[in-house]
Amino acid sequence: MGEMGVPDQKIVEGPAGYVLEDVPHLTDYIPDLPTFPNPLQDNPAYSVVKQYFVNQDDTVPQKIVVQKTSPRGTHFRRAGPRQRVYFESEDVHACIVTCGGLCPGLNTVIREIVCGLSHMYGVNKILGIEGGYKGFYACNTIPLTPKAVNDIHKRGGTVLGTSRGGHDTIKIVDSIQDRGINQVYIIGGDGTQKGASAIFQEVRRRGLQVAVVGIPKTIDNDIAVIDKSFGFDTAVEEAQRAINAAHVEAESAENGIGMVKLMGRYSGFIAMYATLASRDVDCCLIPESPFYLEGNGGLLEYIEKRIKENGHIVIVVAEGAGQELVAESMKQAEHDASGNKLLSDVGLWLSQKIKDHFTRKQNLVINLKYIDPTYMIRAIPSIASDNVYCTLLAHSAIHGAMAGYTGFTVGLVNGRHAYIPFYRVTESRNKVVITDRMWARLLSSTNQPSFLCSKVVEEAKTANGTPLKVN
Ligand SMILES: Nc1ncnc2c1ncn2[C@@H]1O[C@H](COP(=O)(O)OP(=O)(O)OP(=O)(O)O)[C@@H](O)[C@H]1O
Ligand SMILES: O=P(O)(O)OC[C@H]1O[C@](O)(CO)[C@@H](O)[C@@H]1O
Ligand SMILES: [Mg+2]
Repeated sequence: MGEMGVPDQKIVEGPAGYVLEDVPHLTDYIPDLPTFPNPLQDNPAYSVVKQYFVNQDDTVPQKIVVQKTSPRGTHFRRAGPRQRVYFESEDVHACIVTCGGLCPGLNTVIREIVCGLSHMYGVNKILGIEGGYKGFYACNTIPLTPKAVNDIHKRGGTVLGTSRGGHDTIKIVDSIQDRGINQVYIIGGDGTQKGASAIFQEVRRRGLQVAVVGIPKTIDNDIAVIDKSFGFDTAVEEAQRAINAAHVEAESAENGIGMVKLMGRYSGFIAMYATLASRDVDCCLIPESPFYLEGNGGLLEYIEKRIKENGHIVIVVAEGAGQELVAESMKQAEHDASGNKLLSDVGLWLSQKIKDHFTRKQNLVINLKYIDPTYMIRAIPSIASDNVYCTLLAHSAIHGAMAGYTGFTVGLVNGRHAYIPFYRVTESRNKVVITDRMWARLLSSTNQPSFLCSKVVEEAKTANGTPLKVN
């Protein structure tokens, strides 16, 4: 237990309020491990780079906007290759597993872990665990080589398969131990990172020289601390096609309403960025911003006004938006195998409510087209920029494991790759802050009502005495 009651907390304090939230290292529980020179020093591609190895003391600040008198604040260990490594290449037996929902770029990360381990560190024993966590004890494994994964980044999905549920820590670590695996690369979202943390704890309890590394994945972009998750840009790009179609349909019909439902269980980032990128959207509804239908300032009034002004309206709704309203008229949601709440279809519900409203208003006949591209935006290969991002994440993960770090997630923090303790990415979830400038930009681009009374806005701005947060 760490100082403040958080498991595995490794805090290093320095002058002027400097804090390093460090990640575990194999030597924390296996002292006197031998080290070896990093094979990259003899690699023709890397050996010419000046200062290729990361300085042992390099750290990345979590907050980069500071004032003259601010304390230096929280930092994370900088990712990258170290001069000395804790594994000899021929002794490494790595495995890769993908868990949770799909996300563009999964195959790229798998490819780059395999190719990175092989080309940078000369590792050739890499196992793919099929079907998510339960694959450790209930499914097949496949040997992964650079040749076998050469083209997989051009395909959506994950060549390893994935699943929800089935996390049995003891059975998983038994399987790791029985197979002689000593580097575990786990790609998945918040649930997966919690599972990875449990695996790390058990590995450490057994005193195994096994590095456990998480690579964060979620198109919802709701993982705490990191700048952005891989696949997010791809999803936003693909969402444009659905929004364009909704706009064309709405514009071409009399009193046309185009409605698009996008993913985003608890966080509306995809809907917000897709809306901002498109500029054709008149209203964006997200889980973080409650809305109401009827009466003054309500959604139905706005739709009517917009149709009268423009002849059509385009609405983007995140799947988690308005769930409390939907729950009033539909049956209670259930849970999936991982314990995540299954949501009611807000898009269908909203379409019906809008149709009912305009049926009652006999003077306005509407044409509503509902587009649900939910799985289309995540079941595609990643775009070029995400591919590069996936490559760097995979490399950061490999360098960290080779250097003996364990129990961490890799991620981009203020544009720099860093090693983040598991608990930091699982203890909270990133959400759109509706008093931030980004949401204000969206409101000003769509001209939609904020659905909040001025008193609520004022309270949100000054909550806990903190002024309006600026992005
Ligand atoms: N608290 C937890 N402890 C251990 N394992 C967990 C925990 N929560 C989830 N898991 C396991 O992690 C895996 C993935 O979890 P989940 O289905 O919630 O997806 P995720 O990783 O959050 O990804 P996403 O929600 O972005 O699709 C599942 O196999 C699940 O059993
Ligand atoms: O249908 P599945 O595979 O459970 O995934 C749906 C969920 O996965 C996510 O894409 C990621 O958490 C959510 O936006 C969505 O609710
Ligand atoms: Mg999740």
